[in-house]
Amino acid sequence: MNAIKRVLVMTAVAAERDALLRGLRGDSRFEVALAGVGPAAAAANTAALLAAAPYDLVVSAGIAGGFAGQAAVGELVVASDIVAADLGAETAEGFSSVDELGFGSARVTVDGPLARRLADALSQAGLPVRSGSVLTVSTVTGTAESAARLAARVPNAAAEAMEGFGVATAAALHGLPALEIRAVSNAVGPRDRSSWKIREALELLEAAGPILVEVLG
Ligand SMILES: O=C(O)c1cccc(C(=O)CC[C@H]2O[C@@H](n3cnc4c(=O)[nH]cnc43)[C@H](O)[C@@H]2O)c1
Repeated sequence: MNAIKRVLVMTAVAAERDALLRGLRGDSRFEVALAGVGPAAAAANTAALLAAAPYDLVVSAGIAGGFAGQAAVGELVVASDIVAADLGAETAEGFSSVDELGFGSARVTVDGPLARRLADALSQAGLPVRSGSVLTVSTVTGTAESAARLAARVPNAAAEAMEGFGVATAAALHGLPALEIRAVSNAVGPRDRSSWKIREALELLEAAGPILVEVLG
């Protein structure tokens, strides 16, 4: 594996960025920048930063929804792959992904060995961590029916967020490996924003910071 000298970490919002910055404790090999919310903003902002400076690895990070039975509120998820779960077409037979339609791919692979090392190190540090597909959606799932549909579409789905596919696509276009790490703040399903454990998820993200330095830095 090539040495990782510079890591670009993209978060959707400032609260996520600040949590990671606290956890990374000023390590100069990491830059943490704002992606904006959603895959389009994330791809555009990541691509702009990658065009301006050299990096060896790109990480999408933040809070996320967790799929029932896969990732609970208060757990971390390290993506085994990143799937744009709503990129495709509705047909009379159901959803067809862009892969099935022949228009490209809705899946970006992560750096598998690095993702596994990160998950192992987080676990050894005593942090609750799962591995699985992290879905990128443009609309936060808000019903049990939609959650079940997504879980059936991507059987290994552990979490859903809104930026990973954009961040990882920009990284891939620059020939760079990508990772995604999420702290689960809410369950994927019926919308109840008041129940989101955002503060706890941000604390978990911060706690993951020193492990990111240990494994990636
Ligand atoms: O209100 C706050 O204090 C606050 C602090 C940090 C983050 C937020 C967000 O709303 C972040 C939005 C961001 O979170 C991801 N996310 C979280 N849960 C889900 C979900 O169930 N489905 C999809 N995305 C989710 C997503 O990446 C958003 O961009 C607020």
